This record gives sequence, C-alpha cells and structure tokens, in this order.
Amino acid sequence: MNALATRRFLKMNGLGNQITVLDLRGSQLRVSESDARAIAAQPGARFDQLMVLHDALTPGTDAYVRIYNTDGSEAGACGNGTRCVAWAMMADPAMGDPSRTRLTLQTKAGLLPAVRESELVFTVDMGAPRLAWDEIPLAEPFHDTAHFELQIGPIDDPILHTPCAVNMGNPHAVFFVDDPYRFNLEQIGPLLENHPIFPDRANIELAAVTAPDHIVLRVWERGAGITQACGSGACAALVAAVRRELSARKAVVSLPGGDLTIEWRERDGHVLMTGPVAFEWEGVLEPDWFERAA
Ligand SMILES: N[C@H](CCC[C@H](N)C(=O)O)C(=O)O
Repeated sequence: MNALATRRFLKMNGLGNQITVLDLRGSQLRVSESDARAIAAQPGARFDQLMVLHDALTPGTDAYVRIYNTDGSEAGACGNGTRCVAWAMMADPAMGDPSRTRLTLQTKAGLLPAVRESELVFTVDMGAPRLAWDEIPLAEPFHDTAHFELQIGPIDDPILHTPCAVNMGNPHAVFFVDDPYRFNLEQIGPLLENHPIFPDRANIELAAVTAPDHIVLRVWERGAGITQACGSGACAALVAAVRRELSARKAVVSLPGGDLTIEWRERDGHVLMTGPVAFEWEGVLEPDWFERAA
C-alpha cells in the first residue's frame, strides 16, 4: 500500500485556484510525481497545485513546502497556495494554531512570510522579482527582459508578441493586450508554455492595464493549464506593468476567480500579495487511487 494512503488532506481554493493541502510534517514521507498525478486525477482531491508541508529546514521558518502542479511537476512558488497553507496552519481544527497571525514558509525558491489580515484574508511577501534573463530563465540572452523577442502567429501580423519576463520564484511571460478575453488561451497557452525559448517552460499571462491601479489578467499555468487565478502571475503582471511604465506600483489585479491586491514595495523591492482563501472540505487519500495510477 502506498505510504501516503489514509493521510488527511484539505481541499481549498484561492480565488478559484484549486489547492489541496497535505501535511506530512513529522514523517519522512515524500510525494513523487506519479503520486501527485494520482491525487490530481481524483475529483475529491483535484488540484491546480498540491501544497505538501514538510518539517521546517531552517530556524525561523514554520514549514518547508513542496508545490506540485497537476502534471506532477514541481513549482518554486505559489501565491494562492501559500495563503491556503497559512490559513491551514492557523485555523484548521486539526493542524492549526489559532494563536498565530504570521508565519514563514520555505520553498525551493525561498522564503514566503504570510500575515493574517482577517479571518479569510492573508498577505504574502512574495519576495523580490528576479529580472535578469538567466534567472527567468530564457534560452537566449536578452538585454531587456521587459521587452524580449517572442511572437506567435503570422510574422507581419502576430497574435501575441514582445512579452515581459519576470521570475517570482517561478518563470512568467507577460503579454500586454487590449482584452485578455479576446484570445483563445486554451490553444495559445500550450504553444507558449512549451516554446523553446523557455528551457524550464513558463507560466503565460495575458494582461490588460485598464487604469494605473487596475489590471485585468488571465493565466495559462505551466503544468496546470488555465486556472481561475494565479497569485505569482498577478505579481508578475504588476511588476511587468511597472517596468513598462503602464501602471502604479500598487494595483488591483482582476482574475477570472476574483481580485488580488498587489504592491511592488519601493523600500525593498518586495512584492506583496493580498487576497482571500476558501476552505471546501477535508478527506483522506484512498489506497486505491495510487494502485490504479501505478
Ligand atoms: N497558481 C500559483 C502558481 C503556480 C505556478 C506553477 N504553475 C508553476 O510555476 O509551474 C500561484 O498562485 O502563484
């Protein structure tokens, strides 16, 4: 029997970004890529991102978190998932400590401090964006990642072109358009996600700046496809808009699932993301889920 079987999980969402939280602290258990895919295949546990808690590795942090996409691949950051984990570690009856209002998670991309603003609203310090081409990462050097060369569609009348590259602990390519809802993201997304310019693939954003403090955004996520919201994608879109001098350093980003407030703080260059979480249900990982997938 798979060692993960019978472990409890929480099904949550952050603005409709489907998040499953699995607490493996106090054990040596690890989730493999095929385990993640087996869990994702279950309607009751289905996720865009699976957030797996492990014992903290570094003093001053509260947990080490591994983040899996639907396809089993690992991501370095997940804004919506971080808010969900923060809620679980503070408010869940079984694993939460209600006396806490802040904590710091560690992922393979760095530290993610989170603060509870109200019962269901959290702010995460997503850190400073990395804006050099070799940190994004892109296959070719570009001297300006705010305007790097990539286009799809006819050469002289491209459908999309000249995105801005931002690494928020995971790679994003932001295209500015008039109306993100005018595009067939289902079709374009996989072409861009897997474009050879992105050796690690990329999350793809279609963004419209409708006012200096408002961005409309749709996201095609690496390893997960279209999602209702993407926290790191919202951060990437705001950073890209500021670099293009299209928006202020603080804006509301409207995603299909709802709004996030994003601020690229002047003082230290960190990006702060504020938004809600929702708890849906809890369950246990059933043994036969893994047998069928094996
Ligand atoms: N939905 C997440 C991001 C997942 C990114 C993942 N798709 C990748 O980088 O592979 C968020 O709220 O930030």
